[in-house]
Amino acid sequence: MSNERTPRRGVLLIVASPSGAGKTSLCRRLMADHAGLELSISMTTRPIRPGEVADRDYHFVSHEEFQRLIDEDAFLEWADVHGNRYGSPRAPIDRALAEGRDVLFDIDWQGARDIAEKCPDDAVRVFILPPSLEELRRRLVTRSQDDDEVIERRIQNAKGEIAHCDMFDYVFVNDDFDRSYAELAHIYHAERSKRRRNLWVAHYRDALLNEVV
Ligand SMILES: Nc1ncnc2c1ncn2[C@@H]1O[C@H](COP(=O)(O)OP(=O)(O)OP(=O)(O)O)[C@@H](O)[C@H]1O
Ligand SMILES: Nc1nc2c(ncn2[C@@H]2O[C@H](COP(=O)(O)O)[C@@H](O)[C@H]2O)c(=O)[nH]1
Repeated sequence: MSNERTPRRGVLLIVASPSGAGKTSLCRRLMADHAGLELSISMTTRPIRPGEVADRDYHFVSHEEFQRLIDEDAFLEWADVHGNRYGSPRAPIDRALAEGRDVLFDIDWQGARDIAEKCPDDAVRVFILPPSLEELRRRLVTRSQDDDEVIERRIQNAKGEIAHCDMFDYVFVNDDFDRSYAELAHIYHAERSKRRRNLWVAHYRDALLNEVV
């Protein structure tokens, strides 16, 4: 019997939350633990933060460049979030899907909605809730990457984002980080194992059924 486990359809794993709930931290750990998982690096018009690396954390572009990319239909989805524009470039995602690879998205609820509409068989939507809005504020302040006005705007927007959690496939509270990470990893592993993603199963089954014993 062959040990071949291809072809397969990749998972588009979308992780969304209000700003500060911890999705980027959880996504980074998932990436570190899963060599085959590819991060969708978004384009944004937001200014780069201290500690961020261009083309690793985001592709930072001007408003004009972002608009040009919209006009060229270069995004699978894009949205206005907290006063800036963010979008998921289409080409790397198409490439990954064609090769049966999995892609991770750290995006907002609008992007999750749009990708699920366009790729209903591939998208898996996970929403992360904060333990409380007070804790959300504490995390944003402790992160020390945004000024007070930006933090306030993000906290004010949090309720509007939390209100959309019903459209997600999985929802959990990021209270204890390790427990939350285990939950996210379990979701990813279970989704990877779904039979409809593993197109090789039919060939494998036939080989077993034809095996002479
Ligand atoms: N379970 C947790 N307990 C305490 N602190 C946490 C937990 N998870 C994440 N954090 C911290 O909270 C801060 C915000 O986390 P992170 O940047 O991952 O949030 P985010 O949801 O990605 O925010 P944004 O949408 O603005 O990118 C970080 O300083 C991170 O280390
Ligand atoms: N719809 C999209 N949302 C995105 C994308 N990339 C990031 N985001 C979300 O924006 C906010 C703010 O991010 P920050 O890095 O400025 O703190 C957060 O919710 C991100 O997940 C995208 O391509 N599309």
